[in-house]
Amino acid sequence: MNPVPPALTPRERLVVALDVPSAGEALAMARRLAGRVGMLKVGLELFCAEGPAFVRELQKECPVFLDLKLHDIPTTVRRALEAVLKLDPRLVNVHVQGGPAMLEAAVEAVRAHRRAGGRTELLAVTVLTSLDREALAALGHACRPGDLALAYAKLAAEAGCDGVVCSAWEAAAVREACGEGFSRLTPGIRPTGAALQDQARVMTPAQALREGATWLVVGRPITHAEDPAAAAEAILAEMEA
Ligand SMILES: O=C(O)c1cc(=O)[nH]c(=O)n1[C@@H]1O[C@H](COP(=O)(O)O)[C@@H](O)[C@H]1O
Repeated sequence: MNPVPPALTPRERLVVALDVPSAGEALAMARRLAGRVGMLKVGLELFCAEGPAFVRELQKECPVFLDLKLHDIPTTVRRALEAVLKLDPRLVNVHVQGGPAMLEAAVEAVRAHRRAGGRTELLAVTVLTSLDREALAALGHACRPGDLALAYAKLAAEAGCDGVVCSAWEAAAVREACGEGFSRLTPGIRPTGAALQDQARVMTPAQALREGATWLVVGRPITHAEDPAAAAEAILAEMEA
């Protein structure tokens, strides 16, 4: 079982999703949020547009979660990870749906990187927070999202991942089943009254912390706000309360 990590401050727990199309916009947002967030998330949109050199630039501002959600055969995932681990991001992720052998290949790549002095942790995406029970049924899963997410979290823990991406609704059950040292990164965070947009399984920042989320991922409620720094401060205040 993973060791229990040191307690994080609310600021260290706040991860902002930089879902913007260009390096210029991302760096401007990073600078507006400086000192208010623990990590910045680079997803597919930004990484495909700007690539590794941009990630290095952003890492001068803040630790980076490289959210590429890899999902392929084991060798392809291992080799893709070996390529992006050269950036030594704080976090990377793969989809549990790639299966146990793919998860194990990803774990091998990340552990080899850490033996060489890297610090990256590997998270496995369980059930996307945009999916509800109806969407899962359409995909052939006749179960509640929370049950599937928990089963996937157990698979990820068995394979040796460092934690999972899940909705805050599942954080407590994952902690209970996989231990405190197995991290829970929870997107789908919405301050009270905020629009759900394309998210289905959402929680407020305060609720998510109470449920045992390690990190909270917040995108549009901060990046689309008129004053992103003030929106981040309001979320931090809610987390502190
Ligand atoms: O892996 C992720 O980060 C992720 C997993 C998931 O299940 N749901 C989810 O929303 N995300 C990401 O978290 C961010 C949420 O953004 P907002 O909905 O704007 O707060 C987006 O960048 C998503 O790609």
